[in-house]
Amino acid sequence: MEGRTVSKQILIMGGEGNGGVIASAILDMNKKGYKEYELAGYLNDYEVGNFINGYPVMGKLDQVHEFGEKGFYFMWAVHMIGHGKKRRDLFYKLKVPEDRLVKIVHPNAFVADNVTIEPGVFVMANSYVGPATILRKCALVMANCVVGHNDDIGELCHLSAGCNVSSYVKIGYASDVGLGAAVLEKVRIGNYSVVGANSLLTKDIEDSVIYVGSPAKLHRRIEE
Ligand SMILES: CC(=O)SCCNC(=O)CCNC(=O)[C@H](O)C(C)(C)COP(=O)(O)OP(=O)(O)OC[C@H]1O[C@@H](n2cnc3c(N)ncnc32)[C@H](O)[C@@H]1OP(=O)(O)O
Repeated sequence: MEGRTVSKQILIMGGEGNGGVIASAILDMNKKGYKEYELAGYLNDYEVGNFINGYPVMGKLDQVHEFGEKGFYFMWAVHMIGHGKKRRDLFYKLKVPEDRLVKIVHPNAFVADNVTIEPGVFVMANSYVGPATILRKCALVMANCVVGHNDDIGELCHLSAGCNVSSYVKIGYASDVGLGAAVLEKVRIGNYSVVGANSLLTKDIEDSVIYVGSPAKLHRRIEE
């Protein structure tokens, strides 16, 4: 075995949206010579036996332990915008084994040396993550995002493509920042909240709210 790299076999928990993006990053990394991970397929409650982008759906989400015992590793990709509470409740109900969650940072992303990256984090190509920032468990940073320095991005958060999060920002868990949105420095975002696409968030917002516009105003409260 000496000298031979054995890739970790990855099952993506989710579907073709965010799951497909994570899958595409793994495949691209393989092409670029990064062999640490290999895409094995998906776990998805609605597509068992089918294929997503050519990869098999090998089981349902609640089979995560069974597949963990078989040696698979996982990435979490269930991130429906505005359903943060459901997303987090499901994650904890399934008791996703944290020691089987991997971290995927595309090699074309810039992530400062002292960024804390927890298990399950995904950072897509062309994103920037500044010094001393924390990306908590299963946070997704999609393509072309800027995440400033000294930020605290909560577990299961989803930063959509092209958003800009300034510095000293704190985001609770399972919140979403929409496509191209911007968040000014030192702003705090609660849990399960959403900053709408292309919005400019200038002030703190509480839990379970959607803010849109520039400057962003309360659009509605989320009832889940
Ligand atoms: C590659 C990727 O990562 S893709 C995934 C990223 N996806 C996104 O970023 C999408 C984020 N989602 C949004 O911005 C949504 O519009 C939300 C969540 C803010 C609001 O959704 P809903 O509550 O369903 O709003 P709905 O679509 O019914 O619109 C209601 C009103 O708000 C307005 N509105 C909706 N979103 C926004 C927005 N981002 N900015 C300004 N106004 C908005 C609509 O134009 C509409 O106005 P009207 O009543 O005058 O016609």
